[in-house]
Amino acid sequence: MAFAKRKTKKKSTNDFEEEEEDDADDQRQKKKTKTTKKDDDDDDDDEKTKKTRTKRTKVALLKNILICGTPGTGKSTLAKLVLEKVNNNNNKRICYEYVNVGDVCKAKEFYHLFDERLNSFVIDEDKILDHLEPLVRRGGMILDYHSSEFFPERFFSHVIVLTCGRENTKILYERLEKRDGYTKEKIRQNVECEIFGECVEEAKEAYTGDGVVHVRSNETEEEMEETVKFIAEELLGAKLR
Ligand SMILES: Nc1ncnc2c1ncn2[C@@H]1O[C@H](COP(=O)(O)OP(=O)(O)OP(=O)(O)O)[C@@H](O)[C@H]1O
Repeated sequence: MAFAKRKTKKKSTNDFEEEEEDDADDQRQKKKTKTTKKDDDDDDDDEKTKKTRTKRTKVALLKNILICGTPGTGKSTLAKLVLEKVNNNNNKRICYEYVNVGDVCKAKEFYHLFDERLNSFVIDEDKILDHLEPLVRRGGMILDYHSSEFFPERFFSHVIVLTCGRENTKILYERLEKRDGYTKEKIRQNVECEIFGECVEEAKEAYTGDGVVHVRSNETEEEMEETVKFIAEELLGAKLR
C-alpha cells in the first residue's frame, strides 16, 4: 500500500466551522444582493434561483464520512450497504453519494507513477483533493479509501476505520488471495499493515477531534450489519425502515 505523506493541506475542525460561517455570510450577502436586484429581475428566474439555493442549503447539511482501512477489510462492501440504507427514503434532499477514491484516481489518471515495489499507483493528491473539494462542500459524501491522512481534517465529520483480524490474519489473507493482481508479496504487505494497525494509528493521528474516529471490526456478516446500522443511524441520523 502506498501511504503518501501530506500535512500541509490539513485544516482543523475550527477552520471548517469558520468556512461554514463564511459560506453562511456569502449566502446572506447573495440574498441581500438578490433583494436589491429583485425589481429588475424576471420573476421566474428569481423563483428558480431561490429554489436552487434552498436545495443546496439543505443538501449541505448532510455529513461527509470517510471509510478507510487496509485493502480487503470490506470498505466498499460496507459503503454500498450504508448508501442503500441512508438513501432509502422519500426525501429527495437526503441523497448521499459514494466515491471510491482509488477508482476515481485510476479513471481520471490522478496518479504520478506505478510503484513496482508496492505494486500500486502513487496518486496525485493535489488533483484528487481539487476534484473532491466541491463534492465535500456540497455534503452527503461517503468516501472510500485505504488511507486517511492526506485529506484535510475539515472534510469529514466521521472517519470509520475497518479492521479485519489483527490477531487472526487468516480472514484478510483469504480475502486478498482471491484477488487478481495480488501477489504473495502484496498480500504480505497488506496483512502486515493490518497486524501493526497502521490505518488505525494513521487515522487517530490525523483526526484529533473527540468521537471522530470509529474503529470497527469487520470479520463477519453480523459485524458488518451492526456497522451499517451504526453509521446510518448514529452517525448520519437516518431513520431506517
Ligand atoms: N463482514 C464481512 N464478512 C464477510 N465477507 C466480507 C465482509 N466484508 C467484506 N467481505 C468480503 O471481503 C472482500 C473484500 O471486500 P471489499 O472489496 O469491500 O474490501 P475493500 O476494503 O473495499 O478493498 P479495497 O480497499 O481493495 O477496495 C469481498 O469479497 C467482500 O465480499
